[in-house]
Amino acid sequence: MRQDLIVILDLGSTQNTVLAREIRALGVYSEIHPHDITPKALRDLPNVKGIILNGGENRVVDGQAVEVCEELYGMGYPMISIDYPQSKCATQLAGIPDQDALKKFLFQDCKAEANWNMKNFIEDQTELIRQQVGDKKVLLALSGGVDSSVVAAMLIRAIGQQLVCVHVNHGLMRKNESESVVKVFRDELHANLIYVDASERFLDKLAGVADPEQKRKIIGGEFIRVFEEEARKLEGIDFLGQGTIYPDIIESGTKTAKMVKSHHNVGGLPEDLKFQLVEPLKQLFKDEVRACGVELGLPHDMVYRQPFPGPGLGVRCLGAITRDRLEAVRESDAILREEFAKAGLDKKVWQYFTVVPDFKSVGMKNNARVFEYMVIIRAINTVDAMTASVEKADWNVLERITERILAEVENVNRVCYDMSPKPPATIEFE
Ligand SMILES: Nc1ncnc2c1ncn2[C@@H]1O[C@H](COP(=O)(O)OP(=O)(O)OP(=O)(O)O)[C@@H](O)[C@H]1O
Repeated sequence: MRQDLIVILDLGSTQNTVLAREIRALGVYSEIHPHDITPKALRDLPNVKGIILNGGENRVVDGQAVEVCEELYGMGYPMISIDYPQSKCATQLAGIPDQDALKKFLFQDCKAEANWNMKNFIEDQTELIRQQVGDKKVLLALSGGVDSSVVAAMLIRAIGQQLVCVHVNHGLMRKNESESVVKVFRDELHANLIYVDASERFLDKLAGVADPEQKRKIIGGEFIRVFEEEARKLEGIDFLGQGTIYPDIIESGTKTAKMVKSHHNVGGLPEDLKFQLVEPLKQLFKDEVRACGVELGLPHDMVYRQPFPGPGLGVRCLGAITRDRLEAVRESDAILREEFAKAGLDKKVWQYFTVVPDFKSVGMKNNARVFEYMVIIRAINTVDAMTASVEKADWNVLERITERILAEVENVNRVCYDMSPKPPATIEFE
């Protein structure tokens, strides 16, 4: 293993990730583990140089304060504690230490080396994946999104043809998205990729369904069914790769923090399909996942693409999905992205997309009355997606996009710009 490791034990701090990031910013790899880690599990972690017991306001769980196992103190690792008055550490701090104190702990007490970087991370993960998987096969659902793409690239590097990727085109992909998955992974990285065109099947199931929750359920449920069918056709698969990243774990709740939302990787597979999970990114933050993707040679567009909802364009084709409106969303979205990129806005604006509502308005084309759909453009900026402000987009750029949509997208006679911040509006419409 190339990287030294500082272990943060979560004893109810709300600052675990802040601390982990500060340690990584000093060049030392740091992982967060639950307070009840066993001495054996700790010993099994590679290159542990020191331990930080990180207490805080959530230390009392169900009326009882959580403690670390006593044995940990005798294992010989340099240890400090933060906001944990019951700790038996010689150094007990209140609040996260400043940079100088942190440096002293890392480099003098723990004698850690500043050897955390993506190259070393990838080398280490490659080794760990090979150890875990041996000569067995790993199945991975590859959406083309950042997380599953980076996992795929990592697994291809580590185990090559032992990885089987399944990409499901549910018909709700953006323009050329599935094609680019095939191009990058099958043609360039020579992955073992199964491409399933299930568009018709999804669109048939969705026909006439207007309720957003129902639409999401159908898309999610159908995805699991298609993936399961493919998994059953394959033989001798023991592992399932997942693009779990650190925020997914925090959002699903740790042993001390309450659950925010269930995390949404390929869950819901039937009980008899038993896989062990391979999750090489589960300790990374999103920006680190991107850096890892770049280091692995994935195209910039794939690694830096904007967030895209799991149910795809389905939730931007409002109400009951029809093929003509879906096409209008796809084409207008492609024009918007192209023009934003030309104007350099792709690097500035956090998220931008188009939606097509399920009603028509009157217009004139070629001297005749038409009754057609409208395209709504949404472009927002946000730091944490909890609140969002509207991009004050350049008028000329908006005019150009409008002209192109009206000229190039069928069944559309009107373009609107959504001026609503979040709250009260959400980022997506459904
Ligand atoms: N069309 C698809 N084909 C194959 N796998 C998919 C598809 N859509 C989703 N998945 C799988 O489900 C996981 C969760 O999908 P979701 O859309 O919620 O994205 P995510 O967590 O942002 O991850 P990603 O960045 O990989 O898309 C993906 O990581 C991928 O493994």
